[in-house]
Amino acid sequence: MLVLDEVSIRFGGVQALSGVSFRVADGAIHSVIGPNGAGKTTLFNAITGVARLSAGTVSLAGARIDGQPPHVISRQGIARTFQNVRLFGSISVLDNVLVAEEARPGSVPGLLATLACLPSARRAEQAAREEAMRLLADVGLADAAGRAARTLSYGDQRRLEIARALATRPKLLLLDEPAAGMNPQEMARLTDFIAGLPARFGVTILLIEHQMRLVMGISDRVTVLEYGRCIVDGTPDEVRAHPEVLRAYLGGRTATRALGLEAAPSGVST
Ligand SMILES: Nc1ncnc2c1ncn2[C@@H]1O[C@H](COP(=O)(O)OP(=O)(O)OP(=O)(O)O)[C@@H](O)[C@H]1O
Repeated sequence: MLVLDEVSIRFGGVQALSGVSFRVADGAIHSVIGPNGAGKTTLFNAITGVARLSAGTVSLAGARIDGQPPHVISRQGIARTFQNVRLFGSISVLDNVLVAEEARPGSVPGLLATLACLPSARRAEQAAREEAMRLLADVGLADAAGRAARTLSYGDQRRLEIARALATRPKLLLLDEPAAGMNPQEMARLTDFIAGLPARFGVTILLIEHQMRLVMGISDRVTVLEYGRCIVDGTPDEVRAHPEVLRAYLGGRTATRALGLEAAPSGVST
């Protein structure tokens, strides 16, 4: 689904990514981990066209996407959530999803049809609402459809963000620290939710996450970055056992526990 080949990004004197290469298989959950400042968010910015590559290529489903502006890349089937919740807080949960549906290519009825309130425009609006409600039901938020988004719990806001991203019908969904700030119960629900996304929505997931229980529990593959370089790319078991990872990721005993080699107290993941 996604191929990064020798991707490098430089910000002035900072080499944020250096020759990063890996592949994300169609329908997989693929995680990117690494210490703070390793280049994870920059990697997402490279894929989505927000950051300009200084070298290398990015391909989605066999077609080069690097060098294109973000709105063009998003229309080719990439959606994204961010480290911080970015919802329209004062409008309803349903409207948050409808806005995202309208961003989808070919979803907006003709302007004249809308202005003239033609039946075709009303039908399109009705279909959009029904689809948005189905999506909210899928993510367990149907009962909250009429509530202002800001009144949802933090965990539900993050699920709404994912629902909104899914409303654009992406091939590839990039999730940037979706569990950030969650309590253990919210994180457990989120873990199950993300694990089910490829089968339910036919989407491929690329996930940045510091919560190692989540990463190791649901990923098909894990790429480890350090100082902008890919140091390991393998299955969760390969990554857990890799001495470079134990050395680089956090160091010593803390890493052993963070990477799930030793039982952590219930609900504690880093
Ligand atoms: N726009 C920018 N201008 C200059 N330097 C940047 C810019 N964006 C990122 N960097 C630098 O690039 C490096 C990688 O940053 P990035 O945010 O990608 O790391 P990260 O792995 O996502 O970190 P975190 O886990 O803290 O979110 C850091 O040294 C950061 O300071």
